[in-house]
Amino acid sequence: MKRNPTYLPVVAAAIGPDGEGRWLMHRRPAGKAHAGLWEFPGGKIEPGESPREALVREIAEECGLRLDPGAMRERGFAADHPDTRQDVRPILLLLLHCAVWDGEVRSLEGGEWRWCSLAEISQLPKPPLDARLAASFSG
Ligand SMILES: Nc1nc2c([nH]c(=O)n2[C@H]2C[C@H](O)[C@@H](COP(=O)(O)OP(=O)(O)OP(=O)(O)O)O2)c(=O)[nH]1
Repeated sequence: MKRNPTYLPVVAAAIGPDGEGRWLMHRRPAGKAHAGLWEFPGGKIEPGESPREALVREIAEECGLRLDPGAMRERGFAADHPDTRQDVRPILLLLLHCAVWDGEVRSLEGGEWRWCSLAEISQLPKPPLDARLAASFSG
């Protein structure tokens, strides 16, 4: 069986809770993989970056928020099994909780942004790895 064991590292943020107990979710724009589905925002970790550095960069690029890397905590991961994705590179998605941020959300690279309760997050249609992370995320 042919396998590609080299995972693509991706990092995502559970940003919150805000003053109303909500968390920031991003709806992936048309034309991208998993378009229309709601994800914990983030993106690919570039060579030489730590997950925290990648998250600070991605969130600033995508919505203008400035995250405090000192207020981030690891909250788990989800990975594609290589056997199920033999044609493309499997994904390793890391989730970090970000409790401190600065600025207001603006949609800088497309997609929709929404502050959601945990109950709302559980109802949103999500990509598979985000769905698994959301199922075990309790704030
Ligand atoms: N968040 C998330 N991403 C997933 C899942 N499954 C899966 O193949 N991916 C892919 C989609 C993207 O190629 C990559 C996430 O990186 P990204 O958020 O920077 O993707 P993007 O399409 O916005 O970036 P780009 O390729 O245009 O640079 O992981 C999943 O379950 N959740």
